[in-house]
Amino acid sequence: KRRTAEPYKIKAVEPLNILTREERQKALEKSGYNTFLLDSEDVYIDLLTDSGTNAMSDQQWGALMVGDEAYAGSKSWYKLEKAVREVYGYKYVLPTHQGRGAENLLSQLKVKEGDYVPGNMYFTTTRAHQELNGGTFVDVVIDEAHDPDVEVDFKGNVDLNKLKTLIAEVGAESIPYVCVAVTVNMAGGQPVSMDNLRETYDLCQKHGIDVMYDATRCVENAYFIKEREQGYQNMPIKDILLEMFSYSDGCTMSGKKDALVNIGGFLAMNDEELYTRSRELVVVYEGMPSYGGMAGRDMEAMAKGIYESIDDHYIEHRIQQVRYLGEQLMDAGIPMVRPVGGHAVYLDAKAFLDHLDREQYPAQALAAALYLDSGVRAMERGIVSAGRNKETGENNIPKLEMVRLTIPRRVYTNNHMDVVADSVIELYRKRHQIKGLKMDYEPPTLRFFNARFSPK
Ligand SMILES: Cc1ncc(COP(=O)(O)O)c(/C=N/[C@@H](Cc2ccccc2)C(=O)O)c1O
Repeated sequence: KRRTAEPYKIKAVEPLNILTREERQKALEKSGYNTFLLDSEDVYIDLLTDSGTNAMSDQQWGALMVGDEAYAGSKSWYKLEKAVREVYGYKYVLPTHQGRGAENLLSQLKVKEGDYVPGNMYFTTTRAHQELNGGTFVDVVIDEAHDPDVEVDFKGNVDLNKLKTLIAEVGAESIPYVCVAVTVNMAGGQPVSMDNLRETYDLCQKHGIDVMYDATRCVENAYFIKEREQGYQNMPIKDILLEMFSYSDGCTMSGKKDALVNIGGFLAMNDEELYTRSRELVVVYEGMPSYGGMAGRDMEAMAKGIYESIDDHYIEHRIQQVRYLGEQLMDAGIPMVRPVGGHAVYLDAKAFLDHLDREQYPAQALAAALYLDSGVRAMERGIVSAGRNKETGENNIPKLEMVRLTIPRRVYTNNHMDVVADSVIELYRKRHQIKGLKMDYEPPTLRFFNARFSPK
């Protein structure tokens, strides 16, 4: 099979800074062993997140110059609205500054005290907004999603029996919507199959319950359907995407991922009444319905990014690059979530550091060790990110204790992936020298962003 390369060439570069090990040790102590608190200039290869860190194209950079900064009725807004309608298929669109801007609006509009919001595994900001409005998140993802070693094609699927049981227990009137994430970030960037999307939608329609997608990485999800689901191999990504969205009533979207921009998002829906109410609320939190927390130039860039994201060559390379890193680690016997996800490789920190217990924060310790070893920044996706149960105050103990190596889109080459792989493999060889951590400062909400640790 002939080898392929990136479907783009480089026009501008950002020189990278490589600190010595001693300098990295100092940076680590200054950041309280929390990779979120490291300074970008102290990071060599930044795999913290694929959110807002993606490279824009020359078309997007060029579009900045024609951003219409009118306060109302911006031309740039109409371009963005058109792009969302064409690519996602929804009737109505509200711009927001990023995904959680849309989550805030949706939760305020649809979640009331005592409601239950089922979803295929939790996501931190999504659940936070549901809880802030008095809702309780209920996990309805298939059991396999919680097991790193189980290789399932569509690990993000909704378990319809869990959903039926919840509907029977609490009643459809207590379920404002089902949140279906495509893909499922906290399961390891795992996709949902078209069949499952269709079945979930049919079930919810029977009970008059809305299905709202978290569409943040929906194009990656479409690629997995093309690759793994019968009957989609020859379908262009844009058509798979439209069919996916036909099994939903609306979505929240963080443009900072699959829409290839550094800031931006939207809330979309087909229901006119919800649209009217969201237009009234958007002005309280995001600004006019024609800019929603973005400058005109941001909307120009996102409109272009949405069209670029559905290019079949682009998305194939994107998924293959993540897999390129994942397969090197798999071949080296590194414990990780399988199959490799769409946007990241997730190390199984519990298995990697099997000499540590959960209260020593294995994923946090491994992310810190990785930075110290090679200047690669990763993200803790384990007990620290899971936070505390809102009733009991006890630590949520998720089955998955992961370090996420998140690959930004169109930024790094496969040589960078090789450097990351070598560092992880070396760390695995010396894994029993990695010490656990204790938490010295715990913020009240979304603690992982600002918590501080020190070696235990
Ligand atoms: C599936 C899904 N749904 C919504 C959002 C919110 O979108 P936004 O408000 O950031 O635009 C995100 C953001 N995910 C980022 C950034 C992040 C956010 C919270 C904790 C850690 C990291 C990440 O996974 O790195 C997401 O992944």
